[in-house]
Amino acid sequence: MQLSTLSLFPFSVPKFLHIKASREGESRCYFTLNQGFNRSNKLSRYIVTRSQLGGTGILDATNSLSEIKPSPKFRGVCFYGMTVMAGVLPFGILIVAHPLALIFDPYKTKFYNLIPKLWATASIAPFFDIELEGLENLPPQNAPAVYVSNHQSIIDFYPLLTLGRSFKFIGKNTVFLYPGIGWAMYILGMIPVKRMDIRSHLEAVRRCMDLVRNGASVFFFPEGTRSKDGKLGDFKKGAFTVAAKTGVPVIPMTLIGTGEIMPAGMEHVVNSGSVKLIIHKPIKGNDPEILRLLARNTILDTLSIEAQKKKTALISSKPSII
Ligand SMILES: CCCCCCCCCCCCCCCC(=O)OC[C@@H](O)COP(=O)(O)O
Repeated sequence: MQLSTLSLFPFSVPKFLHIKASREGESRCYFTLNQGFNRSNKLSRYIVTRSQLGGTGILDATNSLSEIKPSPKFRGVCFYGMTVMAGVLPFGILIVAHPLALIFDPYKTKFYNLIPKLWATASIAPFFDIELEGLENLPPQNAPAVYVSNHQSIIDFYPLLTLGRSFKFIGKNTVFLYPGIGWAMYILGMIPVKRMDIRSHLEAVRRCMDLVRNGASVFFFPEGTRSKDGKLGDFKKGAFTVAAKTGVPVIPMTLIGTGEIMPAGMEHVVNSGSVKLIIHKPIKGNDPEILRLLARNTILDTLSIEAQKKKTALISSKPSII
């Protein structure tokens, strides 16, 4: 029988930081109608714990002990703590550099690639891995483009920022009021949009076209809101109007896994899991409707292929009783 490893950390840590259970032994607990649990020796407490936590039960009592996983709520608290701590220095740099950026880089295409990347990487690295696919489809750093992706979670922008591109996100106007992150978005020249306000939408499209014509890249979540059930919503036109009118490519991206890690409406938890970010081939054209359909179909097809792959992997990983 193997010793168990009890991890006190909310995330993967090197093996040497794990605490080993100090005893090993066989199950000595048994249950009788008259006596309830009999404790035959001092080891029993440990053994009951193993049986409950490892989920090993009687059938597979010879299995190695499972790791104790910290609760998603605890991981959530650690995640927010981490992202705030990791943000202090970058936020200070943003504030100090802001006057210089206003003079030398008004469209903020050069100064700010690295800061969001470092912050996002430090924030999520202890909690989940990101698998990147299609990096070769990314246009060169200084080539303006309209990026779009599906939206499932408020953590979606972290994997996107790890790409190190100075995306100008189009965000809900209320997000710009959040302390720290909202103010950073304002400093980074991101674009607020007021829901159900056509004037604000037109103004956002005008500002995006201005940015793109001056070498910046914009990022839309064209569903306009997070998917609550994992299904891809309808795409709004704004992103594709910007691309069609300015002649820059649309780069569709598919994000997989963020919705399971922090589902919409459950912003206090960080479940374990991993994220996959797929960057698709650029789409070009001057008809916004065609761009919209092509981008949505690309993401929709990819989501269904990935869901199928996951299902197949789950089925083949299930132990069968012979
Ligand atoms: C602190 C130093 C940090 C430096 C880098 C900061 C970069 C921050 C980039 C943040 C990008 C945020 C994009 C938000 C887009 C947005 O606004 O999405 C809205 C949805 O989610 C919520 O809508 P809903 O699902 O309807 O509630």
